Amino acid sequence: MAPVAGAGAVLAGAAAVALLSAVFVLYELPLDAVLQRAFSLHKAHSVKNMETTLQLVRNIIPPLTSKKHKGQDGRIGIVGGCQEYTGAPYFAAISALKVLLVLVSQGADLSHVFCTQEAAPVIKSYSPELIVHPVLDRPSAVPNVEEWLPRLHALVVGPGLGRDDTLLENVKGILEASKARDIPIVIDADGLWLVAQHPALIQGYRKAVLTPNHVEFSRLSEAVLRDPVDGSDHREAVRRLSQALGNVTVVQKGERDVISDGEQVLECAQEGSSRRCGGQGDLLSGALGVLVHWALHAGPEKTNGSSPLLLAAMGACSLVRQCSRQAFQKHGRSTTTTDMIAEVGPAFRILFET
Ligand SMILES: NC(=O)C1=CN([C@@H]2O[C@H](COP(=O)(O)OP(=O)(O)OC[C@H]3O[C@@H](n4cnc5c(N)ncnc54)[C@H](OP(=O)(O)O)[C@@H]3O)[C@@H](O)[C@H]2O)[C@@H](O)CC1
Ligand SMILES: Nc1ncnc2c1ncn2[C@@H]1O[C@H](COP(=O)(O)OP(=O)(O)OP(=O)(O)O)[C@@H](O)[C@H]1O
Ligand SMILES: [Mg+2]
Repeated sequence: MAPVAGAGAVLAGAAAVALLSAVFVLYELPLDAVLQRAFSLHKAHSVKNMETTLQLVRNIIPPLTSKKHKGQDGRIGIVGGCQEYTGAPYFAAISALKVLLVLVSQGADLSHVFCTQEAAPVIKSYSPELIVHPVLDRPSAVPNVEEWLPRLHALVVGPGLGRDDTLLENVKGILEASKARDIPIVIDADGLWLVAQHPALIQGYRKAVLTPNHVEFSRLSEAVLRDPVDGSDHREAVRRLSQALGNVTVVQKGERDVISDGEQVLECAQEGSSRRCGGQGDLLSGALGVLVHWALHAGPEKTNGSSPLLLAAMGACSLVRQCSRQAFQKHGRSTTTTDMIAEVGPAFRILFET
């Protein structure tokens, strides 16, 4: 029996090592260095390996109790949605709602969309569960959104916003008002376009997370660092951008997601799928809005000295990639972002409730 048990232990060890190397790579260290960091050095402020990272992410998730009322675990606002783009703000808002619904039984009033008047009925028609405010192209847009800020726990700015100057001017005002209230802000898509034009908008705001794709990352880096991106070293490029922006957390999406707060650099290589359908990034920004709120709300005893925003980013990236994997297993090449949304609940359970 002993050799069988020994073989089992070896297999289990090999599986753990394979999993570690496949899923999270810290600083692209060789695996033995990662393991050494993970199990020997115990650096207080670094997220060490997959299991500890996922455990810390699990720690920030509020407990499920029947005593909760709706909105207690998060009410998220999405700023975006114009004549051309109605899908993106819907994807962000519904993914935030689905993540929140993992914890509460009632979904009303948890996910708000602030969009233009033309986009509002379209977005509303996708889902009766979203609260839609047709205010973004009004002269009173900033005070109209400001009225809601005391009730919102995080904002996601940019999905489907477009690049109309009047809208972008209003969004500048919304960003300033949100910062003044210390509200966490996830910035994606056209919100990143705005930040590339005016980096001072979020410079040094430690409750901001930027989620650029490949193109958006290059645009931002060139605007902020004023030199072309070094494509050979993604980790250093992301760290430099974050640092130049005053340690704003940056999540560069890609084959692996590279995440940095200007000090630490983490990578999420959770298995996803090779299917790239429009809207997956919007799903990430919506889910991240919720996780950022949870992580900041959890307090240092739950995050064990790790940056809450890095944990939130790692959690949201893992979740979206797991959704992509599960949807692809069912639908193959015909997978759409809507198929991924259906996987949010099951993927959340697999990753965070085990
Ligand atoms: N259903 C909806 O409503 C959706 C609406 N959306 C909304 O659309 C708006 C504009 O967003 P955006 O991403 O198209 O912006 P932008 O910077 O102009 O990039 C366009 C250029 O970049 C390229 N390109 C893109 N990604 C790349 C990559 N990874 N690697 C390499 N190249 C890449 C791309 O090349 P192409 O694929 O077209 O050949 C093109 O040239 C924004 O509001 C967003 O939220 C989306 O959220 C999707 C769902
Ligand atoms: N090559 C890849 N392999 C696996 N997963 C990827 C790959 N590229 C991106 N992803 C994942 O897809 C998600 C969205 O990233 P993507 O780069 O498609 O964003 P995006 O271009 O902003 O999407 P959107 O179409 O919503 O604007 C992220 O969670 C990322 O981890
Ligand atoms: Mg995008």
